[in-house]
Amino acid sequence: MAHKLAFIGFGGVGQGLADILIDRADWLKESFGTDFQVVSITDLYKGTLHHDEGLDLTKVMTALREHGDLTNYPDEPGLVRDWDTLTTIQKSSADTILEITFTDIETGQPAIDHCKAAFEAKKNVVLTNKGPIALAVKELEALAQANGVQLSYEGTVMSGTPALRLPQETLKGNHINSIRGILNGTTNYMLKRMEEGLSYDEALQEAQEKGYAEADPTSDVEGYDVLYKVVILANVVLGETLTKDDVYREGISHLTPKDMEQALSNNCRWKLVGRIEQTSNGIKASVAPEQLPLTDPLSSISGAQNAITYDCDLSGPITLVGAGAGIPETGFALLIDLLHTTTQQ
Ligand SMILES: NC(=O)C1=CN([C@@H]2O[C@H](COP(=O)(O)OP(=O)(O)OC[C@H]3O[C@@H](n4cnc5c(N)ncnc54)[C@H](OP(=O)(O)O)[C@@H]3O)[C@@H](O)[C@H]2O)C=CC1
Ligand SMILES: N[C@@H](CC=O)C(=O)O
Repeated sequence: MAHKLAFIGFGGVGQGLADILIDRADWLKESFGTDFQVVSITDLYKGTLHHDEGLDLTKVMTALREHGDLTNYPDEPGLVRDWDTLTTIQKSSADTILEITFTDIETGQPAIDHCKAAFEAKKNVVLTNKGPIALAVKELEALAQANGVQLSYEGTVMSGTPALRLPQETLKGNHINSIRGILNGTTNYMLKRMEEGLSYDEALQEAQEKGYAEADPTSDVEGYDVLYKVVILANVVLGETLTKDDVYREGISHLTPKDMEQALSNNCRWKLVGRIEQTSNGIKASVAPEQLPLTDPLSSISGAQNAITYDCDLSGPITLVGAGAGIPETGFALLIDLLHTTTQQ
């Protein structure tokens, strides 16, 4: 069965999924019976391509490598190049829209409007963009349901590490009393590299080059990215109605390599920790750097790896460790959701 896709945003993560679809096309068809066909790609800078019969992804990636955008993709009858983002969402013959534009930490836009337009056009949405889920998940889920389509967002927390499906599906039946984790790849990578002697700016530059950081890395280093993930976990996993203003937030931008050294001399490591706790006064959530003792399992999570502990009443604490950011890892997060979307239809 063919399942048609439209990419809205074609940066690191979009290209990560494209590479997976090129490498595994036959295997995906044989194993899951689904022939993923990319019919549209639109990106602010790189341009737009649409073809009802499907684009040749290998030629797309070659055009991108050669010219940095999509202009070198060969012309053919039926190829459309002049659609803007909203037109692509509305007119594309795609079954599923992949919303992989930048995360806006104030408004969640234009991604929220992209999701709404997709649902109104009876298309599923799969996204890694945290804005719409942190700010409007309930409204979007209701709109998806009203239109008989699906919204999926596994990659919004810990990229391709299943931090949402694990508690929602496998840990079902427990009450989760608290969640604690290292939830940002960029800052965890930076803290490790600063421990190894790099300056703050050098460490940030490396994280950007590796594709971990947000388009505006202020979101990573000032803790907004973790704040959004904390809001998503509280609302989606714990069923709360937390808003971004309910979460205490502090970033790592004031930390220096000297602070790393000092912490180590006290048998501790600086980590940016997100916490959600059920208290007698309701839910309490925060994001802040903490000096964790080296005996704390979270202190050994290094680089772009992340970890999350769900403190469950029946199964006890369960910790999941895995990539928190990265191009193939987050491309894979989109694939997990696509496979769930196609098998549920
Ligand atoms: N990288 C990672 O490890 C992870 C990323 N995410 C999330 O996934 C999303 C994508 O990340 P990533 O690929 O790394 O980011 P990039 O910045 O590499 O890619 C985003 C792309 O979207 C394009 N874009 C922006 N606005 C629009 C628009 N209105 N219409 C069409 N295209 C648009 C950008 O174009 P231009 O460059 O011209 O502005 C850019 O090419 C983000 O929301 C991020 O938070 C989630 C988990 C992990
Ligand atoms: N910038 C984020 C990407 C994933 O959400 C991070 O570094 O964790």
